Amino acid sequence: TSLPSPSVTGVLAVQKQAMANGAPGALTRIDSGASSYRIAVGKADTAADTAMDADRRFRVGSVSKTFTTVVLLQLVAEGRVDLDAPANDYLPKPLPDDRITVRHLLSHRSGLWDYTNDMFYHTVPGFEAVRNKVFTFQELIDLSTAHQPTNQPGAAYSYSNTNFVVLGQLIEHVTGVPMATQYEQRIFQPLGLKNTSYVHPQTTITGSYARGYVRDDDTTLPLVDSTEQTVSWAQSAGAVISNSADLNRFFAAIVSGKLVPQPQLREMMSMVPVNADGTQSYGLGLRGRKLSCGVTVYGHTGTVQGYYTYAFTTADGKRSMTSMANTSNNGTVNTVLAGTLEAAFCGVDPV
Ligand SMILES: CC1(C)S[C@@H]2[C@H](NC(=O)CCCC[C@H](NC(=O)C[NH3+])C(=O)[O-])C(=O)N2[C@H]1C(=O)[O-]
Repeated sequence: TSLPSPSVTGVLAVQKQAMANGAPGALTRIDSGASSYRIAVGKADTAADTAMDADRRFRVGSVSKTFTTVVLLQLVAEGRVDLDAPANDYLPKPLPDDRITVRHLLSHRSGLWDYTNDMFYHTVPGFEAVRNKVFTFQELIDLSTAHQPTNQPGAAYSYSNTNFVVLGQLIEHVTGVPMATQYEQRIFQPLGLKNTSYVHPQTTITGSYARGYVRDDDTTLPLVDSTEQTVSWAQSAGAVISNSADLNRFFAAIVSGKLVPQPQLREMMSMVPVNADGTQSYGLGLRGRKLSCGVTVYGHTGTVQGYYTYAFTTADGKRSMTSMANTSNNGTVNTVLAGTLEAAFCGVDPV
């Protein structure tokens, strides 16, 4: 089925509305067949008064979870991990419940408490307390298992960063190879993602990048520049740096079978509804969103201090879109930015 042409005016209107609600800037890149559209507004660096452009790198937050999923599913295809085995078969220290399987972790059905609920209860103090900290995977897992589970394994969908921290530990324990090397050798190099990196625990972003600005819980206070941080509180759940062109190529490659063999891709794209009207779903490290024009797109969202991201592609990978606004702790901006999906894939001006 052919899609309507993307609405560039719609993207622009959404990005301007994001700025009107507090984002210093925003960018969107749409790749559709041989056509590429790059739309940017506002500032990449407010102190230096530098204009945003759509090629700049940024922290992708939980879009990192899909990178971790690709590595894991390649290990499944290689026969080194069984999706339905207990995660404890592959971990250096057992989780409290042997019934938690690898699949439960990938689909946010393990019940493991999300330690960021406590860590970032107060947004800026919580961030400043961990901005330069380096955690081990185990330290983060221990923060989680100090709490009761949210549900019995498999009984419910309950999004938790802990799941993808456990998966990072699992991958390193099974292979003896660090996540940074796994991402580089299994994804970044094969796809030629020249603007994508995993530099944890380094705090700086190299090359051309957008600075990120987290909003204080007291919204009358100035934005806080949150660009430099280790993201060690997230690692395999959120520490990848990329840009819009690379994310578009990454998600198109996934659904086109270039990164994960068909049997595992089918598992990854087996979506379970996660909201009341079924317009949002989750598979394995992958979100599905059904749009107003009936198209379902596949990808992931990201929220990390200073950056909101949407990165999605069509089931056939023929059209991909990544949008980013360089602020966070601002639910209105996050909701407004989702309008880029409607503009990019349904050709509507949602404003
Ligand atoms: C499920 C989400 C939204 S949260 C999860 C992950 N991001 C985090 O866990 C960071 C949470 C703190 C971010 C911080 N907020 C606060 O501190 C609030 N007190 C801010 O906005 O800068 C990510 O990314 N995922 C998003 C996803 O997958 O879309």
